[in-house]
Amino acid sequence: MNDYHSIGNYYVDSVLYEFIEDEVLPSLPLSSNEIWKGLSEILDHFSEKNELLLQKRKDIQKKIDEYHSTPSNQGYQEFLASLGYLEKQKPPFKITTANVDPEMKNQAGPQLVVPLTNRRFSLNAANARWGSLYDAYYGTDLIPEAPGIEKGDAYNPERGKEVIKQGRSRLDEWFPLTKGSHLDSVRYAIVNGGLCIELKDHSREKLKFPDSFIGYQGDCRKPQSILLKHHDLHIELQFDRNHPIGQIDDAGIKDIQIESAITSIMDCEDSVACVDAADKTNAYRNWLGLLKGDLQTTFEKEGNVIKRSLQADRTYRTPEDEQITVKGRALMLIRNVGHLMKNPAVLDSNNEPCFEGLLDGFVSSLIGMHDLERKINSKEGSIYIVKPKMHGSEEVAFTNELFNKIEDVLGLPRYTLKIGVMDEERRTSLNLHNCIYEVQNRIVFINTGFLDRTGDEIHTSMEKGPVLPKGMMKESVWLQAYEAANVRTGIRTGFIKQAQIGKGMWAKPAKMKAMLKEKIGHLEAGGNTAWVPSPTAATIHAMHYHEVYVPSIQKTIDETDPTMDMLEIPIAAPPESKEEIMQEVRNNAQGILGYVVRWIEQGIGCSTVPDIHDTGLMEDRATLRISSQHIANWIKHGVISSEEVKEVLKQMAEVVDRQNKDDSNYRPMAPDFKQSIAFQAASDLIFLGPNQPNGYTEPILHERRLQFKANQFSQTL
Ligand SMILES: CC(=O)SCCNC(=O)CCNC(=O)[C@H](O)C(C)(C)COP(=O)(O)OP(=O)(O)OC[C@H]1O[C@@H](n2cnc3c(N)ncnc32)[C@H](O)[C@@H]1OP(=O)(O)O
Ligand SMILES: O=CC(=O)O
Ligand SMILES: [Mg+2]
Repeated sequence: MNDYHSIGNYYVDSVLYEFIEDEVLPSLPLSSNEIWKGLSEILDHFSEKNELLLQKRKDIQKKIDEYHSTPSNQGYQEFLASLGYLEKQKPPFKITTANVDPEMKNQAGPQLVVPLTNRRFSLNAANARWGSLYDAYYGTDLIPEAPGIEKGDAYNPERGKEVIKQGRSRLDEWFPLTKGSHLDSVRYAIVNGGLCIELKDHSREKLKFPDSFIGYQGDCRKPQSILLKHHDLHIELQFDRNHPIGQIDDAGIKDIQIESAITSIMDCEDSVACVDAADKTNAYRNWLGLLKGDLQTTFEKEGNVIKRSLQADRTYRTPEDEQITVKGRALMLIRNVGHLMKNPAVLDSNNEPCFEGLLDGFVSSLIGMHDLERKINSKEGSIYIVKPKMHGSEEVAFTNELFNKIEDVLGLPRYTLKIGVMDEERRTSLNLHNCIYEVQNRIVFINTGFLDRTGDEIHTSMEKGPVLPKGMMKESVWLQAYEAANVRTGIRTGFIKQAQIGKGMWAKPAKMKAMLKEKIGHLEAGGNTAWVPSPTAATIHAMHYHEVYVPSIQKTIDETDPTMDMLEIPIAAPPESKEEIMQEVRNNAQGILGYVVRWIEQGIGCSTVPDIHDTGLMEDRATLRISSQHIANWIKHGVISSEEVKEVLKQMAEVVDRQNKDDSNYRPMAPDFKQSIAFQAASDLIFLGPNQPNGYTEPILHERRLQFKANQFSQTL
């Protein structure tokens, strides 16, 4: 049994309590008494309303289930309006959020997401503001591994030449010369305050757009680096003729670094497994270290010991001989959990876990105060919180009230806390205008979390009929309408150059060539940011923002409102071939098991799991929601029987066991499936799927992970 500290009507686990007392509070202008009283007041004030909002979700779902399963004369739209599911639209308005950093307003660019519990990755994500274009080309499938240009075990100079060619070609696109090409450059120097590029034929050229050159480091005749700017994003040419790459480059360029992850979301939600105070404290401690700037970690990689800490800002001399500083780290946001979750890190007077979203809001902000004085993360003095999984404007208004109260308790000026609203539940998408209205003074982004949104689409209309195979969802009418409506609502409410209109995650972390080809579509559709799963993906996605200038695109977006097209429910007759059905179910089952086993038994909240075509897919709780709801839906409508699914689960568990055979921490699920808590969790997610609140996976995952941890603990006694 954990130790708890009593605060008002609540009990805070001592692990969390001591962390806040010993690590967070010193150096803040708040007393212990003030903050615990404040937390207690927040829980008193908001818990009951939180419960009521969840009850409303249930009531609505029940009525929707009844509507679909019993004949009704009422039109669907009219029915949804009568439920309050479709809200009456508020009058036109524009957002007025103040003190927003340029990364959120002006710089269109990639947004990296990272599980905050993973210190090594989180540091990497903060540092991913700058990425090596050369590494991105060298280390991924952007350049095919044709004979002679394989990656190999050691640096392959032939592949290196290909990388240099690609890098210099990008320079030609973004920074054309008055004459000739960067492909032929042999020297870069600063002459009379301008950039001079000497070519192989000894001619000396300038940039066609000289203002793109904004700074340099070192000697102007032989600079160490040159800073350029295009489409509001920086690029740094780094020179070193003694470096293995600089040696094979005619101009001595050792790397081209480009601004990559402009913003990073430190995730406490779907990519983590935080079921108790120890887990929550781990995440919060990393958030503290990131904002104080002293987070570090040491790890071993390929036989080397690596120490990782946060990158410093970069300073240059301008052509006018002044000094400029460019940020070395991504602007960091923190994603809290939604309104559903509870966590035993804090208990109420009945020993019941408290609402985790309330705790997250409070602790994220308390820790966020460490940046307000120093202004390292946010120069504008804002704390950025991403709020997921809200259903409709009443829930957004609830978050706004919560943020008001947190600001009051912590003595922060009104609207210090900024909100990023995940548009990822159907009731929010349909009423996005009203949702934004409720937070018009603090909103900094809307983002189409299409993964959760797809899960909600399936669950909401569970009773209606069998849904499309997963792979066909992308083309379905509702999804296209959802993406288009999100952008249009953002533009209509004044987001251009004021806030982010974000697009969703690229979920195939190794398929960078495909990403380079496809993800530009997010910009063409009007998004000024989009999610990437890794720093390398951020660097590659950043290239899109040089190709397309998003603010110009946004101005050309038409004013149609496709919102009502979202009501087209994605059901269809199931595939005729039994084999196609089995393939779909096997694929989903493999993803579920491969993800869940690591979640339950190792506490890993985000994994790459191969699909049945052996493509590694990023799996998190949102993709799990889709896969589990999908199979549940097909069972419900007789596309496949429960018995068949049970068999598939057993077969796929053996496949997943084989895939993990080299992991020394792995415990096989087969052949004794009953002993595997992970296997039981995966089964529950499917067979109890129709009754899970809005199809969420968290309740089952949390219960089973706590069970697994308790078993581990009792075995150590
Ligand atoms: C629906 C939604 O909510 S989407 C949002 C939630 N999803 C996410 O947050 C995705 C985050 N991404 C990840 O967790 C990982 O990239 C995974 C699980 C997809 C792949 O992880 P791995 O298989 O370990 O990646 P891989 O071996 O290719 O690369 C590891 C390296 O990349 C880095 N890396 C990978 N992902 C990230 C990331 N998101 N942020 C920072 N660094 C990262 C690691 O630090 C590591 O580098 P290092 O050895 O120098 O430390
Ligand atoms: O949070 C993102 C999503 O797609 O869901
Ligand atoms: Mg989501």
